Amino acid sequence: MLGFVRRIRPVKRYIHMSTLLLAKERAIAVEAVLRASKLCQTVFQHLVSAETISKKDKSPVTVADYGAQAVVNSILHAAFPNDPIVGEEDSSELQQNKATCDKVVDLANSVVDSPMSTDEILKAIDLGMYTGGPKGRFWTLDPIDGTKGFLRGEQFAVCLALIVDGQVQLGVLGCPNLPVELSKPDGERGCLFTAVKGEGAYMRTFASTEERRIHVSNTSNPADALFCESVEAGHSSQGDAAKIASLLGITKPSVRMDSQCKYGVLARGDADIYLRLPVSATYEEKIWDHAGGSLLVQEAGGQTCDVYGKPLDFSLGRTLRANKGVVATNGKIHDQVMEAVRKVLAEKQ
Ligand SMILES: Nc1ncnc2c1ncn2[C@@H]1O[C@H](COP(=O)(O)O)[C@@H](O)[C@H]1OP(=O)(O)O
Ligand SMILES: [Mg+2]
Ligand SMILES: [Mg+2]
Ligand SMILES: [Mg+2]
Repeated sequence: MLGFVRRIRPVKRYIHMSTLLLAKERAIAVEAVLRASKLCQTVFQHLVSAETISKKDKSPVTVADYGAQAVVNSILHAAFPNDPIVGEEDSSELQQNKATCDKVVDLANSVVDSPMSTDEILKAIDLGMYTGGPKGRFWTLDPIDGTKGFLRGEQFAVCLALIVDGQVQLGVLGCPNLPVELSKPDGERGCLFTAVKGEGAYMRTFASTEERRIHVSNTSNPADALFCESVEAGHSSQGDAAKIASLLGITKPSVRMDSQCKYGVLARGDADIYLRLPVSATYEEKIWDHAGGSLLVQEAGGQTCDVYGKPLDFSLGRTLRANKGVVATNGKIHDQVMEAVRKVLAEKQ
């Protein structure tokens, strides 16, 4: 029994009034994601420098990854002590590096109500070692999704989802650098997306607790569609995406963005298609990279599946091992997009 988490005071609730299902889970998840997002912003302001980026030094993001996982896991565990967590990180490497560990402890303690010891923080991180699977309920966490975007000062997300009997029931994405209006990149930033299965998708800014319901776009002619893709060529085959765009008659250049922020942008109607096309035969997508985002798009009226049209299967452990890649659309052009995906993949056989 981890006694330390009892010392964390109950968190403030920000519940959308119409939410009946999973109201406590939603409120706790939102609070945990906001606190972890704050930690990431602090790390960026204090630890990321031009030198870090030029030397490709990943240590700031490492500190933020561990710190954010400690914060989210400890808040979840205090509220739901019986819920297991599938988290991306574990503490084994951190335990070998005292200097990094000390930074993680200071950072995590700067955003929780009651300070935790080093040992408590390491234990909180390792609450994330659950294997997942088909039965019961568990959380899945990506403390920083889009580590490269984080280091560039661009897009990253803190991603948390609740899975019950293999189905994603709740997703919360904190996107600290995402412009509230994509067309105003110099305007307000910081968006929090929330979806509960069957209850729609919502967005609020970091600065306000007011939520608004969001919907995917109405684009019904595939030629008018706007693609949203990874920045990293190694995460999705950009050559195949270009061929699919050409088959669909799309001429607009893609919006390139790191992390699950892409799902948020699609869910609020700023883009029409998000493709993650396999680059290797062996890579298995991780459940924490897609659970919250895929529910968000579905609840906003869109559709998600893998490149073969199979539903994403979150019941098989830590990865989506029965799936290859991801296709997410506004729904209205899903069939045409899937036809183009099939053609392009068939040409490669
Ligand atoms: N080889 C890979 N193929 C696909 N995704 C990957 C690969 N390596 C890491 N990722 C994960 O892809 C996500 C971001 O990719 P993108 O920005 O292209 O959508 C992150 O979850 C990243 O991990 P991480 O969470 O550690 O950043
Ligand atoms: Mg990730
Ligand atoms: Mg990550
Ligand atoms: Mg990672």
